[in-house]
Amino acid sequence: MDVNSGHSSPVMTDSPQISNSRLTVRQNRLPPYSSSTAASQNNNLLLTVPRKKTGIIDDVKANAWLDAMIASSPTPAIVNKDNISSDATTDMTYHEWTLKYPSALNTFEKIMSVAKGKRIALFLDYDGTLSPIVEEPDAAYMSSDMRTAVQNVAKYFPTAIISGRSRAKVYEFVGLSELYYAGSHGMDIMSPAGESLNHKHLSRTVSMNEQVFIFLPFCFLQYTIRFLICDFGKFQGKDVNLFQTASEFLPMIDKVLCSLVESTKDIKGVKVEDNRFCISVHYRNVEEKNWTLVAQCVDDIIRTYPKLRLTHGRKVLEIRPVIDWDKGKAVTFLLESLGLNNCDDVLPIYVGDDRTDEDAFKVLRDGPNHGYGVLVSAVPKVSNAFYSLRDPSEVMEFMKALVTWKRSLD
Ligand SMILES: O=P(O)(O)OC[C@H]1O[C@H](O[C@H]2O[C@H](CO)[C@@H](O)[C@H](O)[C@H]2O)[C@H](O)[C@@H](O)[C@@H]1O
Repeated sequence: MDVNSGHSSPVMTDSPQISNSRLTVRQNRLPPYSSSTAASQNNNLLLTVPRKKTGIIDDVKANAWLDAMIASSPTPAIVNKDNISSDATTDMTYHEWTLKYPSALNTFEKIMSVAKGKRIALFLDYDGTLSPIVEEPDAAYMSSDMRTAVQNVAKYFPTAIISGRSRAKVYEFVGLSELYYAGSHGMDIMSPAGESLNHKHLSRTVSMNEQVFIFLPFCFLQYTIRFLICDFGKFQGKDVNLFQTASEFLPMIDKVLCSLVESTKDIKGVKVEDNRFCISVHYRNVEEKNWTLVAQCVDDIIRTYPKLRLTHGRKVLEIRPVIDWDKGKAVTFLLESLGLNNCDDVLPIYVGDDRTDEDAFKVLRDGPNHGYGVLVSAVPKVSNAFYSLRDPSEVMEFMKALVTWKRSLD
């Protein structure tokens, strides 16, 4: 059975709205996106949010908007046609889905038979991959066991964390200086301390003190302090390289961030997160009846910024620059920097759980740097990935298995 083809299939798709046109690309207000990223547009779901029409929110668009918001972070339980949640049905559906996206643990031997004689490069998403999804974004800590697993795997394979969060924040969570980090959906890339990014597009070298992240409730204060502490001293006496594709957008992002904080301050549960080159507006803790209000606030602000676009993550609206850059581009950049691009003896593996990770899965599936995307999901979803893992604990097992395999070769 092709679990992705049936209309009645419980398989989640990240772009049902595209196929039935209920959510549309913001063609009127945004410049055309590069054709090379047309597929990533689909994956990222550019949204048309409900607009006020003579002071009344458009019901049709509002309903579509709510559908998208509700679908943005499915719970593992799948409801069967009688609307009764059934573990057996859920297990069977998941099992059928894994025929198309096999478990990377169950097929580990097969993956390693391909990896034999090749150099593995590992790319890891953070939220939902290394840490479980939690209500409070600032509390998405990874366990110390997970940290150890990442640390061990990085001893054997070049390893990068690629996240929608700010690079500084994800570094603060992971805390391993030997890794590559790509924050803001790949728009802010940093080499490990003491190593360089050997790439023709390299921008500048800065000291590790720029990694210090101080959370302050008032964004203007946060930014003032960030610039004051920038470039003071060194971290373990070592410099790091940075590659930032969207620096010119920073003043605009700062302005929009302040406006969003102000305009949503009266909506209980909203959290506006500063991801440096992007902004996340979280509605996970907002009462569902107020979700349209959140959408309205966001749209009222970004409608005046044609150089920004809106994408949809797990109970989060993400505002980012309209540039031809995403996690897939970041993977390609890192492979080039590492001298691992277009090599037959390299096997890149990318593990992630979110829509933005699909750009990276696609690059590894279709691009010259052939590799494997591994989707982390407890529910069936349509994906560009080759393999699947159920949750972060399986991601940890997978990394341990990689280490054991590598040690067995030595
Ligand atoms: O690319 P990622 O590392 O997966 O980051 C994507 C977003 O992750 C975070 O939000 C998500 O995780 C939170 C903590 O579990 C959860 O509360 C939220 O509902 C999720 O959307 C992060 O806070 C965002 O800024 C990232 O864009």
